[in-house]
Amino acid sequence: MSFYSGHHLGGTPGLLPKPYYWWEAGALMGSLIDYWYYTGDTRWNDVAQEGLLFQVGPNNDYMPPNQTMTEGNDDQGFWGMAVMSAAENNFPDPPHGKPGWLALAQAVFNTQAARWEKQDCGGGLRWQIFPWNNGYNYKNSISQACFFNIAARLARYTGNQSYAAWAERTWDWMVATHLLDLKTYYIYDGMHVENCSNITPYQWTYNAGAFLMGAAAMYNISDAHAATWRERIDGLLNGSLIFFTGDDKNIMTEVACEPVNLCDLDQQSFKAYLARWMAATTKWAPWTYDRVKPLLAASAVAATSTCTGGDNGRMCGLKWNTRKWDGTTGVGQQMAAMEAVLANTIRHSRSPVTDWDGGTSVGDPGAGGADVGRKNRVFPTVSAAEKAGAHTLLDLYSSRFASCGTTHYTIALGRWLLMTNEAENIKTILGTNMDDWPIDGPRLLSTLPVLGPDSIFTSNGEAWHRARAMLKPSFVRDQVADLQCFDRHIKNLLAAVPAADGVTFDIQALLFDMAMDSSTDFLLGHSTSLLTQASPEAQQFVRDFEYAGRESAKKARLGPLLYHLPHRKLRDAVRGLREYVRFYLKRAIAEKEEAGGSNKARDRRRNYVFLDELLKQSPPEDYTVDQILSVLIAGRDTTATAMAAVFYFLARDPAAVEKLREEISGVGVENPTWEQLKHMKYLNNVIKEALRLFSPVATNSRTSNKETILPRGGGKDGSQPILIPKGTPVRWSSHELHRNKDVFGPDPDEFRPERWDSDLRVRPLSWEYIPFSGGPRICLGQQFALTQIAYTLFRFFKTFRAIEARGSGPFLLRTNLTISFPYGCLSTFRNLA
Ligand code: HEM
Repeated sequence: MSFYSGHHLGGTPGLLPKPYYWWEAGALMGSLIDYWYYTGDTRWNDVAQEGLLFQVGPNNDYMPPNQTMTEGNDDQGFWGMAVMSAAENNFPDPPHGKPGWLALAQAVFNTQAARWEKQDCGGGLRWQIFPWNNGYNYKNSISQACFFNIAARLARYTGNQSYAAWAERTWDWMVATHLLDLKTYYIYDGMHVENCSNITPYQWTYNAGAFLMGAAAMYNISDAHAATWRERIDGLLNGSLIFFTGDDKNIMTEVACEPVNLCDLDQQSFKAYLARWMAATTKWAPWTYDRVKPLLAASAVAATSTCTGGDNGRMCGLKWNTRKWDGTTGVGQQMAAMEAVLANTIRHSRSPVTDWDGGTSVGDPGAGGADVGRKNRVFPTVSAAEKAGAHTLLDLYSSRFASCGTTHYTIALGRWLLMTNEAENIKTILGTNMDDWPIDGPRLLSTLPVLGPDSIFTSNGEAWHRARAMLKPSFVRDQVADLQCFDRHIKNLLAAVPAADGVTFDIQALLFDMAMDSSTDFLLGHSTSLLTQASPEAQQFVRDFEYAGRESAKKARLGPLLYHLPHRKLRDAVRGLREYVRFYLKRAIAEKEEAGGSNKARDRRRNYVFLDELLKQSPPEDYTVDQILSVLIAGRDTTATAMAAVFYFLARDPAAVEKLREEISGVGVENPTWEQLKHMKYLNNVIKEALRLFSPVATNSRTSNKETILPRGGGKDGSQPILIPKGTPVRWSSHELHRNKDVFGPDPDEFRPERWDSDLRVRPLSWEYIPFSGGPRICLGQQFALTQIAYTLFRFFKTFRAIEARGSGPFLLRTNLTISFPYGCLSTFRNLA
């Protein structure tokens, strides 16, 4: 429970901290119920009850609005199975006025039964609930397994035959599709609806476990079909032996990922459920006890022999076969070891109850309410506290600039900080006297843990010159103008936008995925494919990337003193990130060697790969990893938020969309060239204007390395030069700079792309408009980003007629290294026809 913070001040009940997904918290609540059931110890009951009730959502069916952007049937199913256990074991009932455990399980069942869908693959549940989510076109066994498990147990608890009929239907469909192979009783991962016979062949412990327990419930209530279900239970037990390895083939193992060290965070917990459900099976199918118990006993002994790790020397590992701690820790490892041990005492535990046999849980056969059959999204409402927190930093800067002048001192993290908004000062810092103003302070601290001191993003002086000289040739125009790489990912993006006219979805989330897919493709020659089917390693990489970014930013805010406190999880995430990049680096080196030192082998398949280009200079391995990660950090979130900003403003300005579409149709092609994009005046004005109002790098800083002078901020009215002591951090805000009325006219807060045509007072705008910074350290990826944004817009408005804003929230920004919309960018598109 040291991983769980939902019961602490400021935590959210029923949520595990990121990067754990919501479903695993539901599985953890199930483990807390098991802990009480087996041991009688009530110490975690309140925590479990609070978590289970906090996450029910407005319709009491485990579809809380803040999870529905990613919620799958299996995610909802895990919460459903946890409350089913609560009902069966008479876990203390919820207080008066709250739904009963049984009613909650019925709500999950009702919403899922309404999603059974015959048109594709003849039935079954899709993995994802909502059409805009990745995985909506996938039908996976765990979604069916959860549904089957809940239906069978509801049939047993309530005696209602219609639940049993759904369980039968699910079983038959699994067999008909060969996801469940009746010869071996192996259960395979799933299939895409475009080709229902092309099965993804991975096998997971939790599929076997969920079907096994469901089949035992069916056996328990069957008279006429008892023999059939008994045969199925025996078959499933035989099939599940594949998960027991070691000399005596009796140690539970996640065979698809454990031996190759590729179990992601989700998969690290799966063994918990096989142990849990194998034990439960013995209550309803008692003859299985003699087969199950030796497996559970051997696995528990092996599991506990790994529990010597972590800071307290008691954390359990993942690979039980090693019989010693394998260096990994996590919620999954802890749950799995605990369930394996507890399961051994099943014989001494009570039998699950039913409605007529001691069960006290209150049901509601019609539960699920308005969510039954719903496929569109209910969006989170933004609370007053969240509103207050989200925009404060930039607002604070604005009000300080208004009240204290355009250059003023303030205190941040206990240190004096000079804030400036003067273009002349920014020019001096980034341009004229750049050598006096290295990157240091929070700007450096927020990237140092990930990139180390030698990357282009963290180095200064000679080291920076070396890194820039190495990277610059890879950004020459020919490469940037190659639109093939973007095109692949924009097609995936267009396919991921909900096909039905007018469905609300979060375009920002898709743009972040696309930016990661295209950046990794361009840099490594291998895309993360988040918009299509990301591999477990790619998913882990992205989780590590986001975790490392978030935690480094937090660390930087602690200030230099606390900065050096050890942070093991961050260190692990950084190691994961670097290993991922290193893998592709080694592959590129090997391919180059195979091709006799040239890049020809790869060049035939792809137009351009950044990594291949870098290798021409034969740089050291670690150094190359530093630079690749720098470019990824510099380019991914910035480009994604810039695109989200463009869509944000267009969704509120139909006239601009109309004008843009006119210009696009004037070009007369489907796939424009780089030159064609560059000549589209209005399109480029739209992008410039969005970057003005919503600069992804909204603020930035440098620190003086000697006593020096800035041209503005001194004297009575601040218009004179000012002496700057050595070691003074200076921060500027492009967010504020870009709203200067003297430069941008009297309406600086308005989105008005036309302003770039005629009525700007100052030209050129070199230091008044700096979304890509300026001077020798100006953004290296500027052309790359602008081209990608322009191409995306072009292709979007070739496909869609209009975009409309959804969600009534105010304009909120979250400020980190880059800024973003904390509540997404909710939109709906209108098709052309
Ligand atoms: C709209 C998108 C983007 C914006 C607004 C943006 C903005 C910026 C800014 C403000 C800086 C200066 C940071 C500092 O000096 O502290 C910067 C640096 C940098 N950017 Fe970008 N960027 C974008 C996209 C990209 C892309 C797509 C790439 C690469 C693929 C990239 C690569 C870099 C690199 C390598 C640097 C460091 C340059 C140096 O220190 O010499 N950027 N960017």
